[in-house]
Amino acid sequence: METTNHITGHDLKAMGYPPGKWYRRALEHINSEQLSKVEMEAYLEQFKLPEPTKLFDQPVAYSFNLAAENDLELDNVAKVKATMDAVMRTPTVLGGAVMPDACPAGPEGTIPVGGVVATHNTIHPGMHSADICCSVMLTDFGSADPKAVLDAAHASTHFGPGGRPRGKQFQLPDDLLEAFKSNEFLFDEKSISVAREHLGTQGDGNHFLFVGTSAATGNTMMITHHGSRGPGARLYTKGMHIAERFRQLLSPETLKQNAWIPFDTEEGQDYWNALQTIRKWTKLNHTLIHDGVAEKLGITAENRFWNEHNFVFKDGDTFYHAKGATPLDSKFMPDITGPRLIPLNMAEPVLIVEGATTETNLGFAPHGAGRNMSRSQHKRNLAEQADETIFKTETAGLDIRFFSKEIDISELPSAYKPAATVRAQMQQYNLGTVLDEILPYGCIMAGDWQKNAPWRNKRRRRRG
Ligand SMILES: Nc1nc2c(ncn2[C@@H]2O[C@H](COP(=O)(O)O)[C@@H](O)[C@H]2O)c(=O)[nH]1
Ligand SMILES: [Mn+2]
Repeated sequence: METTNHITGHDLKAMGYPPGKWYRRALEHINSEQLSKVEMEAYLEQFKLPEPTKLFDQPVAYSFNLAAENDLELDNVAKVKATMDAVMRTPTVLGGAVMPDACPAGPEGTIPVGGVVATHNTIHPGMHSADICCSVMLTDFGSADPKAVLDAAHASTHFGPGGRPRGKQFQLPDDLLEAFKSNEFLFDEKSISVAREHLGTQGDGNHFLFVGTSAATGNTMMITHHGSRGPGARLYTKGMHIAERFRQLLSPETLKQNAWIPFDTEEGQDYWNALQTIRKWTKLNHTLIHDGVAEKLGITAENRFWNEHNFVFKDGDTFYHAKGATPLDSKFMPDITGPRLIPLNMAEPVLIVEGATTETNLGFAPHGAGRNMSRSQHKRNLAEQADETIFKTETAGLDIRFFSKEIDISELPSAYKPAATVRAQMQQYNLGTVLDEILPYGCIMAGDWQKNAPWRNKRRRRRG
């Protein structure tokens, strides 16, 4: 039988096999077993690519748990529908749902915030959002004074760009360090150094630290909201890059933002494991901030729970991509710690909810109030008034602090949809039951840190 000479990657490429991580394993097998030409061709069959998969002609049916209550919302609803219709033509899609806080999050065909998309055996990085594992954690501080909790939190948390300064950093635990080092997507030096520097930080935008009192018990509760910071952002970029390579081979018609990584590939397994490591890192990121406050106050937490709202959840071969949706069904959370949390805005209660899968919710609830307009549109709408005036009006009676000491108008309550609308639609569409409400005392956010960013000040100085 005719045996092959030493086969290289160039040979496989010349035979029409697209390069991938499987090359190394296949070449090792072909050369060590000295396969004949016929044997090699038979062995390589398994790596043949299927015909490119086309988009579905029509969107897969999905549940639309959102209704417009005024003209502004009519426009938002139309945009959400148009973008979700395009997403649902992606050839891997099995089903979907739109939540009452939905709003567009990119060009048409991008999963909206408040969207859930279920796919068959594929992970779509663009559908779990760039802020992987953005999540909320609550600690019950019992009878602690809310102001004391907010003061302690203000002194120990970190908002804004980048990480903690040297000397104020937390230690990355050995098991997490090992998990980073042993994963293809996470092992690089930069990912590990940001994993260290960004521990115990909350970032910017609408991430917050909220203190309030339980309507049910009167206890003081602290809630943090943030995601996976630098390590997650780096994983997202790499995931999108690998997904794009698969898109070009498997389904060039699929929109770039909906590209996927097949789960049953080395890349798919590595990406899935990387997501789980980032989830652990993010949970620890919250935990360190909460423990820091408890330690500063010298008190023990009475209860603590958390949930992510930007993530991919696996149930058998089905992958549920949630971009701004709260997992209600316990099957989604291997380490379930309690009910789920839905924040609305700094002047409204944070809802504590529970619920189950229904025909129309796919096992999810909204994750917030959402926006009816962009941040910049909101700023333009209020341009007539001074920031301080708007701030005073919208936060009367609350202790609202911006870490950078600069007000961010686009994070005030008026930037979000009316909480009452979202709550009414949660009821209307059977999206969870409210168990308790954490009435607002105060809140810390990053604020407009860019106003005094070093490069802005430099430019100002240069202009004189
Ligand atoms: N309690 C507070 N809730 C807030 C605040 N700022 C925003 N929000 C709500 O959180 C969700 C989460 O948004 P995400 O898409 O970034 O995860 C958002 O829809 C708002 O309803 C706040 O300061 N306090
Ligand atoms: Mn979030």
